[in-house]
Amino acid sequence: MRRYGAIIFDLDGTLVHSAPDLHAAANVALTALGRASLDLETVTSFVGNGVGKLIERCLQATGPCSPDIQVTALAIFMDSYNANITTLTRPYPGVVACLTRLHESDIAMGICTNKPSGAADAVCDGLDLTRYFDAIVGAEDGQPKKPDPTPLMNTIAQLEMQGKKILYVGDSTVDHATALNAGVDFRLFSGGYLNAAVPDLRTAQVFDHWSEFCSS
Ligand SMILES: O=C(O)COP(=O)(O)O
Ligand SMILES: [Mg+2]
Repeated sequence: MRRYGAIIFDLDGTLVHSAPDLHAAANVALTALGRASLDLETVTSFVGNGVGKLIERCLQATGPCSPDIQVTALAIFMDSYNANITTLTRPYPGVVACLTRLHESDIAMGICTNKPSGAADAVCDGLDLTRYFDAIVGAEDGQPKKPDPTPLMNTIAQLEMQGKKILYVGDSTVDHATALNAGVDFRLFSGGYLNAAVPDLRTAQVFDHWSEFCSS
């Protein structure tokens, strides 16, 4: 890890298992609209492109989907999710030990997620993870979402690491494409929410447990 100026992490499905809280809030919105609930596996497969896409996919899976219904569903979802942001969400095993070790080695660390910024900050605060990071960049109005490289480039800029060697660590094809688009190295956590094969990934880039990542 010492060869990197900074390590930047995705959040949902990478550092934290947040799908149970996302699932619960999605079902609150679906129930309020008279829709059927979805199971955890289905909602988990919808995570990774931001909450707007998550709700759109939930609506498409349960009936008609119009821009008006999406706005209503997203508002109900966000109210419920913000009230339960770390009710079930926990860091993956080994994450805290790994972040502690990297922090002690003085490497710059950031988070780049498609989760709304406020929610990303609240998850990190609620799980006592904020202290490890010099930058937490989430989805913002006017900022394109991953796989556009903009949020990752913004994270690198906030870390003042432009021109340095950067590693991005994520759990999805979106994260892999983001790293490619930004021209940075990539590693995949296989225990997250990957729902499609990642093209051109070497075995050495994939890890199954955070203790493995930390000792590499
Ligand atoms: O899709 C989301 O809302 C967040 O997903 P990410 O943290 O994996 O980018
Ligand atoms: Mg993710």
